Amino acid sequence: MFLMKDIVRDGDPVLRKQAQKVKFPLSKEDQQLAHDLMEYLEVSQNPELCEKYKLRAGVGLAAPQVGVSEMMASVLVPNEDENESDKPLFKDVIINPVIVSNSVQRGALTEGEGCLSVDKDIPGYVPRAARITLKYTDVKGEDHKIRLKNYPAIVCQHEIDHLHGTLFYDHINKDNPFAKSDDEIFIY
Ligand SMILES: O=CN(O)CCNC(=O)c1cccc(Cl)c1Cl
Ligand code: NI
Repeated sequence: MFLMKDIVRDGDPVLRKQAQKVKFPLSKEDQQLAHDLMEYLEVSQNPELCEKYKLRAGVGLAAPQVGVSEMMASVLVPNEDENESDKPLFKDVIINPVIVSNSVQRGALTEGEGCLSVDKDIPGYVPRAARITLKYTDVKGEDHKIRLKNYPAIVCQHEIDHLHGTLFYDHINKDNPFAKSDDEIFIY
């Protein structure tokens, strides 16, 4: 199981590298990595376990963040209104993901973004595509082509950025971190 000590922090070159494509069939190591990347999210989103293991909660985790420069990331976006379905908005390990198209319309989270690999809070809007069409392969080797919007779309873009050596604050407007263009939507 990954703990905070296993998370690579900003400054380590692995976070700025282009990760390598993952080969199929998955090696035993890659199968274990996929499992561990998702397990971290599940544990971190459980209040008791998160506290017990002193984790920072996350909705995504990319392989370079644990020092593995491969194109693999876990995404677990919970359904906020628990009373409704307990089914997450999006849950999968995305392997060799490619954003095949994105909306002209941009979107950002009103509260900005955070990253396990960046210890300090960096305020500001992180402008991203409001909607994306994502192609990826899952751990079973099945290919997917899905359309995402709002929070799941934002999180997948944050994770795919990691696979290309980009960190969320690279997108924040230096002059005015909270600059907003009129056609940008804001996701709560
Ligand atoms: O790369 C993944 N992490 O660094 C895990 C910690 N950050 C988050 O869970 C997080 C928080 C806010 C907005 C986004 Cl988009 C994300 Cl992803
Ligand atoms: Ni991150």
